[in-house]
Amino acid sequence: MLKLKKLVKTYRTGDQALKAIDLEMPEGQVLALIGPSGAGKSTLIRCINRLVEPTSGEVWLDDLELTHLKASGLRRARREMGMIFQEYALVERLTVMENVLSGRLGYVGFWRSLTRRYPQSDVDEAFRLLDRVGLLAMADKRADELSGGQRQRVGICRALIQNPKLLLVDEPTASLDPKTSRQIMRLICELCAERGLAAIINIHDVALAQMFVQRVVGLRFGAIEFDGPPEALTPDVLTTIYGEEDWEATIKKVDDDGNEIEAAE
Ligand SMILES: Nc1ncnc2c1ncn2[C@@H]1O[C@H](COP(=O)(O)OP(=O)(O)OP(=O)(O)O)[C@@H](O)[C@H]1O
Repeated sequence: MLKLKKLVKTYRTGDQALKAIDLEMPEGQVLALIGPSGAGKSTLIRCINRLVEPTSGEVWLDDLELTHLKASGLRRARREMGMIFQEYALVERLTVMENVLSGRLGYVGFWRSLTRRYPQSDVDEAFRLLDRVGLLAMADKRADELSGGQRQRVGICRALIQNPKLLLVDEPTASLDPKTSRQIMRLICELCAERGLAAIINIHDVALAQMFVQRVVGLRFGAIEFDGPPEALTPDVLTTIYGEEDWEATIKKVDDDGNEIEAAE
């Protein structure tokens, strides 16, 4: 479904953020991208939908290669890739409903997008999604009246209303408390499972990644150091990715109330 071939990003500063990344993901797989600060996680996610232009290499979404698409082709391809951001990227003065519907902007025509008039089918779908994430009663609230967790739920609905094949998720829980973080990760993973949707989730919290995803990719200095199931993330592997630390504490698992329930080997 997604295939990266020898993907390289060298910024103008000379920073080589990605060094020939090869990665393949099947449909419906949820993958966590971990690694130390500066490893290239955000760059990798952003090179896929070309918010950052790759220096070389290929990005295949099914049978479409994205790196050479011109503006209109790229706009069409981006409909297939929903993005969820750390800081939510909502329009503060708009309502929850308007923010969700803005996920349809890639589909409606230019004039419609200016007046923000959406087809009834989009409005119906927005209500369904808000109901699914527990925000139906908040549809008319302004985005700036919401808590962080509620904002992220709006961000999730906005990404899903695009009806994407792939979710690109950039540190979705970095601004949230631990309990809300787990709820948001669980919600994202449940929604992916319900919809057969693939996702790449850039996440700092290793324990959280281990709890919810099927596959973990560890980046270090712009290269893949680890690619495997969460249970294979041993302290030794974590040391390879992050350097020396006491990993036993980090990979302890906790439940929704913050109680430790199981320690990884
Ligand atoms: N716009 C930019 N211009 C120049 N260098 C950049 C730019 N963005 C990122 N970099 C560099 O590219 C490398 C990878 O950065 P990136 O933000 O992708 O890492 P990351 O793993 O997402 O880090 P973090 O977890 O701290 O967000 C770093 O060395 C960073 O300094």
